[in-house]
Amino acid sequence: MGLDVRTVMVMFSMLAFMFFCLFELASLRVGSIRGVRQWAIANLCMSLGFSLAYFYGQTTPGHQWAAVVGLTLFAVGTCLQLTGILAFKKQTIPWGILILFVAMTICQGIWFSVINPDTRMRAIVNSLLFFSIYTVCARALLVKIEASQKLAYWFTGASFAALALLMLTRAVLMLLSPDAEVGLHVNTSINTLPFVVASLLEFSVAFGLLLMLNHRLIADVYQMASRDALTGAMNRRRIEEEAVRLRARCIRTGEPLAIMMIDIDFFKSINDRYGHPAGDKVLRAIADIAQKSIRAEDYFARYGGEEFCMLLTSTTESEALDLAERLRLAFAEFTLTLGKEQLNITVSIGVADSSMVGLEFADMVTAADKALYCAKENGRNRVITYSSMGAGTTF
Ligand SMILES: Nc1nc2c(ncn2[C@@H]2O[C@H](COP(=O)(O)OP(=O)(O)OP(=O)(O)O)[C@@H](O)[C@H]2O)c(=O)[nH]1
Repeated sequence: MGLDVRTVMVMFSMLAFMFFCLFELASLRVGSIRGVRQWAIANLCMSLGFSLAYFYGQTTPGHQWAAVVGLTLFAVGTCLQLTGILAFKKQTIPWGILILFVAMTICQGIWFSVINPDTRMRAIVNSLLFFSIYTVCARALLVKIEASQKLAYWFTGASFAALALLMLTRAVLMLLSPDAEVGLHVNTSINTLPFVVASLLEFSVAFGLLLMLNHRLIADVYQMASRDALTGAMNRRRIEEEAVRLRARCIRTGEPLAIMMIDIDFFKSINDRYGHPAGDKVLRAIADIAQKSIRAEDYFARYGGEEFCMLLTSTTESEALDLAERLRLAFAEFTLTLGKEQLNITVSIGVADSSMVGLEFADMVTAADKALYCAKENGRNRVITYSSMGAGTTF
């Protein structure tokens, strides 16, 4: 290969340093996302590792130590990438394995570079050590991943898997060609090509980690934009989006869709008597009970103020009425402790389904709201269905 390896090393060192700066700057603005700082320091270690590899093989005294320290920096950098990935995924870090890996890298580096110099054996053992750590990194990225960020995880995981495969191939090739001259600066395919490809894959990993960060931030922003901060339930915007999707599904399958509007009774007086924080506590408790009562395929949202909305898939009005009654009783039986006082809450619920009002979300809300208003008018703490309001009800 006609490449000047030392020039390539200087370029890679500078590139890794730029990634260090990039991750360092990103870490300042990522809030509670963990792991980014580790990725920054990992790139700094690699940048220094590339710089030291530059000196290896030169006539300067002690150049063999450059290989030991350079390699150790690469090992530490890779471990930091892994700890960053695990912290990013909120998983526990296997410190024992990482310490063992770095210790083995240092020991074999000293043995094959300083005490008993054997470039070929060093290259084989290094390749096998890095094969194992890259495999652990790939595994950490390819299992138990968040669906919304799959692509970024796969990209980074595939880069690590390619690195592992490259290291294994390199070790096997070197074992099979005992006569080949081995050395970081020996300009033959068996030496230069794996080095250049591995370095490029390292940058592919860095791009992948940035992509993961980007996807996580987008997912967090989407989560914030679609959830109610107080109760954690979906917000109105999100349930309106889901309703459009459900409408298309129901048109396709012919399944009914039911809606429930739930409103806390005399909520203003709870706020007035116990204060807003107590009112917030009531809202959270109501949302909690409701969330636990629905199926995974149903949708529950805080529609506004003290009003909640439920969309129940493949459910008729009479089936929704059963659930609404169960919910009403659950709320009535629930007691909230506020200091020394016990507070009982009741709700009024309006129920409707698509068979009478169609699948337009706005029309379904209007119908359920009318039933809810009727429940309030009739004394509260009750469920009224839209169909029970009589044929005279205009829609
Ligand atoms: N604590 C708290 N109160 C809220 C929040 N959003 C709206 N509210 C209050 O909810 C109350 C709604 O009162 P009303 O619409 O008069 O309803 P109500 O007192 O429940 O009366 P009925 O619905 O007729 O039984 C108002 O006092 C709002 O200030 C919130 O996020 N937290």
